[in-house]
Amino acid sequence: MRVGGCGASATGRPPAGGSRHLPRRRCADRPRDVRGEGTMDAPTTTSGEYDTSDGGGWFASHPSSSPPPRGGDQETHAGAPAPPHVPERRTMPAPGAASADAARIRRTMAEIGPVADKVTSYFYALLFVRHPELRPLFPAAMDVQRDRLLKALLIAAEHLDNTAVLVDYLKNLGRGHRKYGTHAAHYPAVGECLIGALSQYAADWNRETEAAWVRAYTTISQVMIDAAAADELRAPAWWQAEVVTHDLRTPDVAVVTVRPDQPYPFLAGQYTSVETPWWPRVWRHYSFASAPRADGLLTFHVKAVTAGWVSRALVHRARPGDVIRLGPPTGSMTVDHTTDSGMLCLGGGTGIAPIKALVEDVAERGARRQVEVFYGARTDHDLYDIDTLLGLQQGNPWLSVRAVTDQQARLRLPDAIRVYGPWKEFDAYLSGPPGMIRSGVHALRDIGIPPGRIRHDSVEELLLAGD
Ligand SMILES: NC(=O)C1=CN([C@@H]2O[C@H](COP(=O)(O)OP(=O)(O)OC[C@H]3O[C@@H](n4cnc5c(N)ncnc54)[C@H](OP(=O)(O)O)[C@@H]3O)[C@@H](O)[C@H]2O)C=CC1
Repeated sequence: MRVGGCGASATGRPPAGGSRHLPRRRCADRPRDVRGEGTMDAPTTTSGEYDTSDGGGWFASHPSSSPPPRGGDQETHAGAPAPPHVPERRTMPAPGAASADAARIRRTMAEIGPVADKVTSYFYALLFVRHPELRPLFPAAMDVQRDRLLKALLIAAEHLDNTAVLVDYLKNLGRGHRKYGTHAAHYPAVGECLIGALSQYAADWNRETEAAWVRAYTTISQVMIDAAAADELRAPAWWQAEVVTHDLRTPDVAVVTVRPDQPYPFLAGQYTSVETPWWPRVWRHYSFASAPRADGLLTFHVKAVTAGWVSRALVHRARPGDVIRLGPPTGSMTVDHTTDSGMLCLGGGTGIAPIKALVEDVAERGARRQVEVFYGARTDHDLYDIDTLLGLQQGNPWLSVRAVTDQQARLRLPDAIRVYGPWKEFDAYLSGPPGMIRSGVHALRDIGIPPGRIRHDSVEELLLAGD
């Protein structure tokens, strides 16, 4: 069980055909990529929902088939609270009990909020002192990792009473943890240390609170363990993939194509996690930039972010022949082929990657639907994939691509859609920086698209999951 990671334009010319550059204003206060890597890192969801990701596992229990290792691992170290007893297996608590537990857990989360950094540091200290054998599962530098625990906790606490959302989230966490080398036997250690850390910092920690956490921990971790076990029967924990082409489109954006060592099934619009040989155990999320291809190759768009480890390595260091690792595909920003509603797609920066995959997907089905793409970037030079999109547009009359780049004008990407439309009957897809998604959702709702028809990488996850 990974807490955090283990236990939690280059054209400069106007677009052709029906395309059009829209004016827009530069804005100095762009929110920074909260994930620190400029990568897509979010589950995809309809507007307002959480979805799943491998933002970090935390609750731990053990498989029903093997008892938790307690023995020597239970030893209390200096300053560390005695580990709580984690029951062997639990079924879901009765609804009333679940609500009471949820209230207690939310109270704990509120109490530790102001000292979240301390709680996480204490948690990892406990974990690595009590269970040094787990240290190799985590990256050498724990900076990003540290944040993931509390973030994952917040997501789960938020949805404690919403079984369907929580179970989906946890199943995906469980599956996603396989690539870290997480085993069912790791979960109890993590759970004990988590509760140890919470009890140290929560203002109002008592037997009931601890019991509530243990119950939640046991139940939730079981979902993760079971999901991982089921996944083991049908998919590898990770894929090796060799870089076959590396195309530097701008000084900091590369289009990287890889060949997985075995078939890699996924859907257009999904994303995966990537680990490079230069930063072991540090995983970052990227969307597939193409629909599934007959030759099995996968393509990613990577922007090197200042101080980004993985993104910089992928852009500036990776070359054909290098081998990276891929986690399982995830995300649900996929095309609903049961309808022929029009699709309104907003892609900002490298967020255009999954949008391009969606367009290809529609094209492969022999589209009977209108697809309208708005591609936003800071400057013309940042529209690194406009040629591909315009090429698609040329061969497909149902597709319209508009670039939004004029730095002098007053419109930003989400505002640009207001100039066109009407969009009421369209399904909307957004992909790009969190701020763009937020203002995009706002604009789309404003023009009458119901939340259930707006899909995007969850902003909450962008903010919470971190990678
Ligand atoms: N690589 C991948 O596979 C994927 C990446 N992503 C995410 O996409 C993002 C791409 O970053 P990058 O290429 O640097 O993009 P940029 O920061 O250059 O922004 C791209 C576009 O989005 C607009 N935008 C940014 N913030 C806002 C906002 N708050 N409101 C309205 N418009 C906004 C920009 O307008 P302006 O210049 O006016 O700010 C610009 O038009 C990253 O956050 C990445 O995580 C998402 C999915 C997949």
